[in-house]
Amino acid sequence: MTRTLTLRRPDDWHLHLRDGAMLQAVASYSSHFGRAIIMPNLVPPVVTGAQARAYRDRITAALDAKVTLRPLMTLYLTESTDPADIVDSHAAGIISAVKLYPAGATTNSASGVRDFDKVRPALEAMAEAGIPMCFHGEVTDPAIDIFDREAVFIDRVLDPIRRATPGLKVVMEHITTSDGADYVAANDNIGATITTHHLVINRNHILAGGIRPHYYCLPVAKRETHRLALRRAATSGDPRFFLGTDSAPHPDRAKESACGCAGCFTAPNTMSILAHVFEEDGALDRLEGFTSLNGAAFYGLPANEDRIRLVKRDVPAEYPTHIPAGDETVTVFDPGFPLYWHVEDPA
Ligand SMILES: NC(=O)N[C@@H](CC(=O)O)C(=O)O
Ligand SMILES: [Zn+2]
Ligand SMILES: [Zn+2]
Repeated sequence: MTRTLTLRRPDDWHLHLRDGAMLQAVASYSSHFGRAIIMPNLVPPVVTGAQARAYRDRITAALDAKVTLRPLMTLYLTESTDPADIVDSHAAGIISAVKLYPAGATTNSASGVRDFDKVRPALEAMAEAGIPMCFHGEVTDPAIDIFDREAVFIDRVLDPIRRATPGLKVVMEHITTSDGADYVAANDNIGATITTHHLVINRNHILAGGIRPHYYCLPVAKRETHRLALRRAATSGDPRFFLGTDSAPHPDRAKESACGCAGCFTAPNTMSILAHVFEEDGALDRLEGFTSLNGAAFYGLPANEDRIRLVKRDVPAEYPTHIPAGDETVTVFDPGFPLYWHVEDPA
């Protein structure tokens, strides 16, 4: 039996498009999305408004003329970021948000923040101007177990910052724990992105029966109770939770390594996976809120006017297992189940 679901065109509120050959290779895989918040963790990072504008132009040039994806740019916050550049770039429409990486927390985060007091003026300027602050929410203290780093970040960093800067509009990126979901649900002026892969995998997928580098990302997937809490949050209808795929392509060579890097490439099959997940939880009627309404409302933007259609067929949708990127290949996230929901775009 075919089933059809028509949705406002979704947006991706957390996306890594990279640069150069990788950008060329991956950009069009996000073509179902109307807008995407583009992460600034290039090497070197996107730290100034001028760099964000130049990066936006490279993205636009990499997209096929038929693709309507609008890149919404971010700045990578450093301890020497000029608050005036943030405010001016936002006022000029160049950036939509700022990203805070604790130094060393994740891929390409070496220029991130070590001393949070040093970025207080930037946070205050952002609160004043209503510019969202997106957090990679993990502490980097080597004494803290990697599975606890998100929960400890909330207590040690995020909550103190929010108390000290009450007007600051905060996005907790890629939450992976019930602690994250509970914190967001209990507060105002805060939202959270949830990735596709964290709704599907728990830490066993990475570690049981052999180490699977393509399921390794940061924050690392946690135990099953946390995955279920994320499923509840995503399907709850609470407008504070919205899709940020965190689709993060890396060359297979860099992932299948003695020291493999973090990131799952979910752009190609995200919508098919999400339809499966929401259907499994009896929440297909809430999929549109999660993918197409809640994030836009949080960012103060209208929902996309046009629509895509999801059609459930008897035969699975086919996605590549790998895509070429320059001289490299990139592995597409394997959810571990067949994807009967096909994306029809335009609707
Ligand atoms: N999520 C990841 O595991 N990796 C991201 C960085 C990030 O979002 O933390 C990347 O840039 O590869
Ligand atoms: Zn991150
Ligand atoms: Zn990311």
